[in-house]
Amino acid sequence: MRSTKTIHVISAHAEGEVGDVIVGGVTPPPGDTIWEQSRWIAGDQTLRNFVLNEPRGGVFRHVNLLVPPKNPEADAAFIIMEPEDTPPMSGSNSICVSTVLLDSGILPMKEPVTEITLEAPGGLVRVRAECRDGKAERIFVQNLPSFADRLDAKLEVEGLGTLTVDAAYGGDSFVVLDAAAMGFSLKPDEAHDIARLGVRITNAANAQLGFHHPENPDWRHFSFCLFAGPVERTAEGLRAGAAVAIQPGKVDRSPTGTALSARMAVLHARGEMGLSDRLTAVSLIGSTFSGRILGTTEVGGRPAVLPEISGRGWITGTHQHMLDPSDPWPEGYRLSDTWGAR
Ligand SMILES: O=C(O)[C@H]1NCC[C@@H]1O
Repeated sequence: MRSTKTIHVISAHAEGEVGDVIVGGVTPPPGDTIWEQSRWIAGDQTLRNFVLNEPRGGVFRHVNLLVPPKNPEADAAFIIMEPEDTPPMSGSNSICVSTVLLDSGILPMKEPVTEITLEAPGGLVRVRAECRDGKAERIFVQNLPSFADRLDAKLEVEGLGTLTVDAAYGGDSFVVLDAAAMGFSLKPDEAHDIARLGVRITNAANAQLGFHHPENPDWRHFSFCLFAGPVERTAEGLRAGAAVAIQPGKVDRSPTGTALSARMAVLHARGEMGLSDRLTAVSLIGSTFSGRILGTTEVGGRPAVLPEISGRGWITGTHQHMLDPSDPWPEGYRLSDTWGAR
């Protein structure tokens, strides 16, 4: 065996969505802040290509790089690598990172509750983990301030006509639309159509509406399209289906923590969700994230909410990625049979 690099990974998923964690073998990228370091990773592409592209990755894979925190309040920091983006925050990935940090012993676990602070590229997030018998059973994440950017905007999509959409930020940027109005009941066999349509809608929103985070000039696009199911009132609180199309054309297997945060911001802006409500989002595979609004704030002068999301994560294995110097594809490859909506 010979290799010019060895990258140590603990693999995990959160409510169905893969979020691997690089725990060794990569030196911290340059940058004075975690955001700057994440911009370096996004611009350089070498690590992204190595772990996300085939033959090591695949379109379903997200990979998080643990780095030393910059903020003295943080216990750990992470840079999120998704198929197309290197985003400020991610719900499923933050749950995977917390699960790996605690279940593998990188950070000490206290039962029944462990509290840690993580530094995501977009800022600090407080995490509370319910722990039992050495396992972090449920992870609660106080996500970044989230806001509704536009309500009831008109969007022209070729072949679909004029759609009414909301635009919102929940740690990442979303076009939100009514799933039922698009003919979706959010069943697993709709995944392919949701992925294909979602990418078209996201691209149209980027061309016509545009998104600019008021405090982060680097985040100026819509990443995702959320097909939002009807909100039902149940004995346990509010409940709604959620399917998120991710570039270049796949559906999140989890209910998407950033989408849940964005949706809570929209519902709050419409006066349809208050601080005492709980919203459970249900994914296409039937997994759930639970959310509540902890308080209100402002982002760049606009009303925002402080969301908390919770869900479960599990370690699925360990891996050492290597590179033989004679491998002709050191950065891997992507083909449109699986990479991209068809
Ligand atoms: O839960 C989330 O927020 C994420 N899941 C994959 C894509 C999003 O970042």
